[in-house]
Parts: sequence; structure tokens; C-alpha cells
Amino acid sequence: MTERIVVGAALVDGGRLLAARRSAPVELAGRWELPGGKVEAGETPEAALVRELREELGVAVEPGERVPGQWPLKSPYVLQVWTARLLPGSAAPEPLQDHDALRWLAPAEIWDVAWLEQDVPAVRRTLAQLGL
Ligand SMILES: Nc1nc2c([nH]c(=O)n2[C@H]2C[C@H](O)[C@@H](COP(=O)(O)OP(=O)(O)OP(=O)(O)O)O2)c(=O)[nH]1
Repeated sequence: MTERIVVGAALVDGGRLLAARRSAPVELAGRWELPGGKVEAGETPEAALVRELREELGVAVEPGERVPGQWPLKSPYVLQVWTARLLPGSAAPEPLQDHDALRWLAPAEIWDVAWLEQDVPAVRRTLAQLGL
């Protein structure tokens, strides 16, 4: 089966990374992830990232660069990560959909949350990319 991309946002503000706790489905609920979602047919990953963060968190973001690599999720999905920043005038993120908590993590706090296992290598690579 052709792989399908899930985009995750490494949303950084003031040197802190946003982590989001999933509220569904049950097998993922309670674990932390990079907010984002599935890229739809005909959509670029960057456009999907902007759309998903608007829908899920109510924020306006600008995608930055891709974090090199991709990480397998439940087949046929793979996780790709882009850095992102809040646009001036954006609302602050709120857990509107799919999440029940958000945290801005300082570098020393990154491993304080229970990331989805499949996200751990992606988060590690993201931190290296961001120099955090
Ligand atoms: N957004 C996101 N999803 C992740 C991560 N890690 C991980 O395994 N996933 C999984 C959870 C979901 O099964 C899938 C993404 O689906 P989603 O539910 O966030 O995306 P979506 O809004 O487009 O989905 P849908 O409800 O419209 O089907 O990838 C991650 O870091 N970020």
C-alpha cells in the first residue's frame, strides 16, 4: 500500500516546544504528540499542517523547514515533521479537537511527558534540528 503522510508540527515559541495530549482514539489517549494530522489528497504537507493546527488548536502558523527523516506509524501512515511558528496576532493554542491538554515544554522538560512511542525518535531528531 502507498504510504500516507501524517504531518506533525514542531511549534516553537520562546524556545519552548508545544506538546499535545491526545484524547482519542482510546489506544492513543493520554499520550503526547506533535499536533498535526493526515495530509489529504491534493494537499501539500505544509498546507495540511496549517489547516490541522487551525482546526485542532485555533492558531495561525507559518511552517518552517522540514525535519529530516520520517517515522513509521500504523500502516500505511508515516510521520513527517515541520518546524512552525505562530504568526503575529495568532490566538494562543487551545485543545479544541483531538486533545485534552497542551504544554509548552522548555528543553529541560521535553522528556517529562509520555510521548507516543512512535514519536520519540521524531522528537529527538526535532530537538537536534532546533538546537534545543
Ligand atoms: N497528529 C499526529 N498524529 C500522530 C502522531 N503520532 C502518531 O502516531 N499519530 C497518529 C495518530 C493518528 O492515528 C494519526 C493522525 O491522525 P489525526 O487524527 O491526528 O489526523 P486527522 O485529524 O487528519 O484524522 P481524521 O480524524 O480526520 O482521520 O497518526 C503525531 O505526532 N501527530
